[in-house]
Amino acid sequence: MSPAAPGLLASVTDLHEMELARAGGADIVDLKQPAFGALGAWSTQALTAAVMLWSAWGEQLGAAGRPALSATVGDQPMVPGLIRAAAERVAGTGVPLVKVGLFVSPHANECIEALAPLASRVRLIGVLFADEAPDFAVLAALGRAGFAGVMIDTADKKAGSLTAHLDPLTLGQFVAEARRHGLMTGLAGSLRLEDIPALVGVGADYLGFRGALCEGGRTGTLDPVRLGQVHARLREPSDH
Ligand SMILES: O=C[C@H](O)COP(=O)(O)O
Repeated sequence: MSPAAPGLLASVTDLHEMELARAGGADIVDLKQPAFGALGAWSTQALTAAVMLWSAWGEQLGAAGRPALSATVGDQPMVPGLIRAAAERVAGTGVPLVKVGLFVSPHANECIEALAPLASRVRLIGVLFADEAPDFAVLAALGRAGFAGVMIDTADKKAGSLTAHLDPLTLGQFVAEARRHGLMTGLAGSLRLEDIPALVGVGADYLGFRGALCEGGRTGTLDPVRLGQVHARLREPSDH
């Protein structure tokens, strides 16, 4: 893989898909229930079981040989107490990377501040939504609050892929600005195989997928063949 190639984040709905994602070379296995929304969450019990499986991978493969593990907290309203409680629930299961949706709202900064105390216990990833015309000024607030990273995804999965909302130049500005604030970066949002070459050149750390990996769309089942195609396309040499 060229040093510039982004890692692969694969969203999964159960322990079986977790195993498929690991076997298929995902760099981040992302626990998400797409049927419950853009950032639909797993139950506490299922998250606990996933953390046990991830720990077992660590024993078999060593910490460096297993993928990272993230989980989403659900599509929460931008209310500081609610968003904090949702993130606490997921962090309490031992998932090391917690993805929190930051919908466009006058209360976004208060929500980010409410999450700051968790940043010493868990690696927080803020998720912005391309189809809501996000303000990248929020990146400075994420950096100040100790977030580990930021992703751009799409909220409305029927409204086209990420590239229908933001062009590669704008995404490049997002990546550069996020890095300036010490944030790891990811891009997602109904990405298809054909979106990959242009996005590889943007320079994000990860590209995230669900729908493109599945038989029957994002609420269907993870298909190892589709996963293999995405994995291979990410690693194709790029002329960027
Ligand atoms: O975090 C990545 C997402 O799960 C992407 O899902 P999607 O490809 O169905 O938009």
